[in-house]
Amino acid sequence: MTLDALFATILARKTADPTSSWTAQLLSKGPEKCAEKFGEEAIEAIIEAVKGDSDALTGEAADVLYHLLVMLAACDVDLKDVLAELERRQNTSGIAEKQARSKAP
Ligand SMILES: N=c1c2ncn([C@@H]3O[C@H](COP(=O)(O)OP(=O)(O)OP(=O)(O)O)[C@@H](O)[C@H]3O)c2ncn1[C@@H]1O[C@H](COP(=O)(O)O)[C@@H](O)[C@H]1O
Repeated sequence: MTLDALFATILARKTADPTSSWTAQLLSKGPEKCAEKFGEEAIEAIIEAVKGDSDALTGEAADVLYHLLVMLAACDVDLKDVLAELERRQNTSGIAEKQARSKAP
């Protein structure tokens, strides 16, 4: 499944019955709850990364991506805009970008 397809499913859940869908249930609790869940999943992924458990990290990383998309949907941020921002950054090295920022007035 691509991120685009998963995001489309999540957007469709904004108007779905919360009793039939975990995503609809989470979205119905508002952006703050969605952000909290994203934070919890990120911490679970950090723990597996530090432990060096690749299989567990793979599962947690999937949870992080799913909950990131739910948080974006809850905040009315389009995945397309996030991907466009990544594309804009594609030819700029992180080091060069950081140096340019530290020189800015
Ligand atoms: N990718 C996911 C996905 N990843 C995780 N989850 C759910 O997220 C929930 C996380 O809740 P919890 O924090 O309680 O789970 P946990 O972290 O294991 O809990 P603890 O044991 O740590 O307390 C679980 O119910 C998972 O099933 C997901 N739910 C849905 N999707 C996708 O979203 C689609 C739509 O799902 P529904 O909206 O439920 O139809 C699905 O077809 C999937 O493609």
